[in-house]
Amino acid sequence: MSSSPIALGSDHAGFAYKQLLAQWLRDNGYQVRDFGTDSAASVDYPDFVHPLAAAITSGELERGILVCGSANGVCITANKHQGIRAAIAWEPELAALARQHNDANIVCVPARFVSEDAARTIVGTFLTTAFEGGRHQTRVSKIDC
Ligand SMILES: O=C(CO)[C@H](O)[C@H](O)[C@H](O)COP(=O)(O)O
Repeated sequence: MSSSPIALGSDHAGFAYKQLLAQWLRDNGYQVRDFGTDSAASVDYPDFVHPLAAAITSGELERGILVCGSANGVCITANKHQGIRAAIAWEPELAALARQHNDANIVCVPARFVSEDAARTIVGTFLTTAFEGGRHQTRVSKIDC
C-alpha cells in the first residue's frame, strides 16, 4: 500500500459520500487528505477539483478520489490537468479497468447513481488494482498532448 495520502474531494452532491469514503479509507489503513467541500451547501466543483488535481500533477500526492452527483463534472475538470488520468466508475469492474488499462490516478464516483456500499467497493478496487503496462503503457504514453 502506498504511504502517500489519498486525495479526496467532492462538491455538495458528493459530500455525504466523501465523508463515508474518508471514514472507510481511514478504517482500512489509508491516510487521507481532504480537499473539501466541507458541507452539503451548494458549491462549484471546479473549486475543489483543481487543487486536488494540481497536487497529483506536482507529485505531492499520487492518487485521488472525486465525488459529485454524476461524476461528469469532477472528471471533466480533473482531466484538464497534465498527467491526470481521471476515470468515472459506477461499478467495480470499471474501476479495475481504469487501473489495469489506463493507469488512472483518479477515480470519479457518481454519488447520485451508486449505493454507499458500491462506492466503497469501487474505491477499494481502484486502490488495490495494478496497472498492467505492456501494450497499455504504449497507449497511456500517447495521452498527454
Ligand atoms: O457536474 C455535475 C453534473 O455533471 C455534478 O453531478 C454536480 O454534482 C451537479 O451538477 C450538481 O447539481 P445541483 O443541481 O447543483 O446539485
